[in-house]
Amino acid sequence: MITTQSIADIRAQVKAWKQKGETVAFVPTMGNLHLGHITLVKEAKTRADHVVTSIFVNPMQFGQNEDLDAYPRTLADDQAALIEAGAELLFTPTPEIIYPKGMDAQTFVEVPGISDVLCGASRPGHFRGVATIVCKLFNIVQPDIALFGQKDFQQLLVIRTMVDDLSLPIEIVGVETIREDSGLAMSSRNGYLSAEQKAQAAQIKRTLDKMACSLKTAQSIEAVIAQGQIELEDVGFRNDYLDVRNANNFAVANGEDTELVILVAAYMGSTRLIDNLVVKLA
Ligand SMILES: Nc1ncnc2c1ncn2[C@@H]1O[C@H](COP(=O)(O)OP(=O)(O)OP(=O)(O)O)[C@@H](O)[C@H]1O
Ligand SMILES: CC(C)(CO)[C@@H](O)C(=O)[O-]
Ligand code: BAL
Repeated sequence: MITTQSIADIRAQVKAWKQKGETVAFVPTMGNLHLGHITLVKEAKTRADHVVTSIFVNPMQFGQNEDLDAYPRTLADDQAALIEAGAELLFTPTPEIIYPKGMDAQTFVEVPGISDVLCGASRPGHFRGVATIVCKLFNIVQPDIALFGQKDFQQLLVIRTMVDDLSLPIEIVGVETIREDSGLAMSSRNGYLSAEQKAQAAQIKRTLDKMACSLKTAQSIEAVIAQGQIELEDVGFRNDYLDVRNANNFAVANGEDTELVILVAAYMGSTRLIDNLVVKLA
């Protein structure tokens, strides 16, 4: 696997593949790779001739009081895992390479509406940062397809909307959430948790499953959310949001919807975790 910080290197390699009529899949990440990321890479390999990945802890998507500096950086381990998974090209730019004029002077991409609710409301500017870096990475790599985890459900929707709105010729593939045996969604931020906190955090999936059952037995959405909040608080979570939305258009769910998604963000200590579960009624 070639690791490079150079935009020109990435373009030259991808161009060479495309000239031979070969296809390229792209998996962007922030590194500190776990089985969730590796599953994306392996899925990418089944869908294209070559897999390109990136590791970039994108400062534009972090708020001022968030964990940009503390975010785990484990390049050597990540490279070994990517080689094992079959990636051929890894892009590891610096912020200076991506934002040479500085972030304030940088053109940005903003997806209106869905960028402002839930994670977007709690993390102002977050989805502008995500859409901008993903758009830039798409223009650098020029993949045929790109894969993202459904764990970041709202992010996936923001990216699908951006690709649609800007007519980008890239197929977006969502990959199911990979979980620990306990049900806890794998996340780089789980590394901030103590063993005890990790055990408590497994409550998220139990609560999502229970809420899904309650929604299927036609209990009111408000009552189901209120009960879920209590369960999470009981194990020590401070809730950021717990909401039920239409899984397709992200509108606040109503009694008519048949495809719902339960979305949660909650703090265990100072660590903010997110998760979600799609629920099909009828
Ligand atoms: N458990 C998982 N299952 C499937 N995909 C995942 C999982 N965790 C992350 N991904 C996906 O991997 C890609 C890169 O995500 P990222 O590097 O932010 O990892 P992360 O573990 O979600 O980190 P964080 O702790 O910052 O949320 C995204 O498309 C994300 O949705
Ligand atoms: C898509 C992404 C790599 C953009 O920085 C990031 O938000 C992530 O890792 O989910
Ligand atoms: N996986 C989401 C990236 C972030 O939290 O910034």
